[in-house]
Amino acid sequence: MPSKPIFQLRGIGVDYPTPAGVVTGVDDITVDIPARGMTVLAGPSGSGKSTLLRVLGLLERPARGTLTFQGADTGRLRHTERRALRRDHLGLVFQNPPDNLFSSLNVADNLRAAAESARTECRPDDILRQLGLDGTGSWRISALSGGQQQRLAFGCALARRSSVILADEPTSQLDEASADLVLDTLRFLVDQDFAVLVASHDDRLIDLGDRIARLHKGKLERVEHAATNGPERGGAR
Ligand SMILES: Nc1ncnc2c1ncn2[C@@H]1O[C@H](COP(=O)(O)OP(=O)(O)OP(=O)(O)O)[C@@H](O)[C@H]1O
Repeated sequence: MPSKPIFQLRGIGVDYPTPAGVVTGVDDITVDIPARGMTVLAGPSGSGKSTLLRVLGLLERPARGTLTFQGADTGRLRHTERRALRRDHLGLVFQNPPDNLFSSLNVADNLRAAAESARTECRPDDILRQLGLDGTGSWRISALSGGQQQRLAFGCALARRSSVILADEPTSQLDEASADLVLDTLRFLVDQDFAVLVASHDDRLIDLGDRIARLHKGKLERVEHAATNGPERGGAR
């Protein structure tokens, strides 16, 4: 049975003013994102993947359309309410591993800080074990490989008990072995019933998706489902 949507997008459009004129990041995106499984935003460079992920991560206010999260219209929220929603529900992982972590804190303290920022508590050792990082709690961040740093970034989302995990090109800065660690982590998160949303053009990551939203020149071309590998309606729910 399809799970209830966690995000509902209706006619979402984002514009960027530039000296050369207005550039459209995404336009007229209408889609539902289910609360379970992995949705991959795929498409060539410049197709709008990062823009859409930033809208979903409440980092970007769309110029047009509505975005509801768990049934609430995010366009009606004040800045502080959006920030609280992001803090309490959304775990964001960016493509550059150092951008996701505090290099001045050790591994376990990064997890503790993440939990504290969301006013939760966590057991660093349990999370590190789940992520195959046992025994690294006292390590400096720089002692971890890029793949291990990305794993820890996902661990911070676990520590914060985010309901949705959003990742922008999480394997693009990594060698193949490190990227494998990230793919395993994404599988683990999906098995734990998180809603996982990833922007990527890494074919191995796209293959992991339960549904692939294909973007082209800022438009949603189609949504493919892994079970059928067939297209849903273009740009539809
Ligand atoms: N801050 C910005 N200012 C101006 N234009 C932008 C900005 N961010 C994105 N764009 C433009 O919006 C469009 C979509 O960009 P976006 O980065 O979302 O695509 P993408 O699919 O994530 O690309 P990539 O795979 O290269 O990261 C592109 O035309 C891009 O140049």
